[in-house]
Amino acid sequence: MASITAKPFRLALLQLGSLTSSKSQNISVARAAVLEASKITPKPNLIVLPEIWNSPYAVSAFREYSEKVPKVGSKWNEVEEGETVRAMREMARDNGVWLIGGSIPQKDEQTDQIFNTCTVYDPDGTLVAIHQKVHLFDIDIPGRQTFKESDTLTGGKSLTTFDTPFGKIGLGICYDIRFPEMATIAARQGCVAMIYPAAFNTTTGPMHWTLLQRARAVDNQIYVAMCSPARHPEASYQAYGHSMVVNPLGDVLVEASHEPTTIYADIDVDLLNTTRKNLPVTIQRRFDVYPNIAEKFL
Ligand SMILES: O=C(O)CCC(=O)C(=O)O
Repeated sequence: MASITAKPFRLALLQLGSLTSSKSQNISVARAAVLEASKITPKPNLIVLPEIWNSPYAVSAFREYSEKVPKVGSKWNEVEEGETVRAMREMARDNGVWLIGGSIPQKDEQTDQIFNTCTVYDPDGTLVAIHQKVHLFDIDIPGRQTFKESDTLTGGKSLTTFDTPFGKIGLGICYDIRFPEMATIAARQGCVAMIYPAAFNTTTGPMHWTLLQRARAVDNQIYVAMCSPARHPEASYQAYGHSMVVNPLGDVLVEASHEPTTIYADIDVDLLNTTRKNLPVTIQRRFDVYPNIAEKFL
């Protein structure tokens, strides 16, 4: 998989602030930020929203805020869908951009299960990819950070990539970044970048936010980006902020503080391919020595 065919593109990560318990207010905040980012020159090709931006980040809220998400391929006005999905279609179409819609709580009408779901739209507003968070954030660091997504959520069962005119992109959501297999598989499938809508916290953010992105980037010689909400003093869950883009050498290209902001990065495919040429780990893997990692450890 040494070199990758892709074109240079511009990425924008929207570190949304002023998120409240009002879904419609949160949609207005996102709409305004996408519009603003789309006016920048050069215009971003791909805009990213953070994890769970239309609802409070609380297991007790996910069911109430959950929405129906239609199938991949569904187009404008063809299907019944939730107000956030409809709004994201409009944001992509009205601004002529690809949109990774962060994540929202999704209700599966048939099973009544709730997922933490990322949806992606092309510039026509067509829903082109759905990623349901695979690894649920269940941790307990006594006195610091306790969270149990599995109280309300069900984990997704598949990995997600999608094609754009500027290259293939892999998706994960937040805690998914701690499981390196996902990024490695995406890289081996030809992805130029792994993008994770995320909402780390003020305990694990300082410990691992940057390290994990640099690790996934260096191991796989791809771009890695995480898009967080801004910190919100009144929220029950304090997001870390620090939205970031890392290049295939492991350099942090751009990093936000914890305030509301938008950051931009130019994705340079030549740099990715030069990195792989100079440090040819992608063609030096010894699958004869470690043929099937999953089998070894199960
Ligand atoms: O992995 C971490 O430290 C944070 C993960 C997280 O906040 C999440 O998955 O929502």
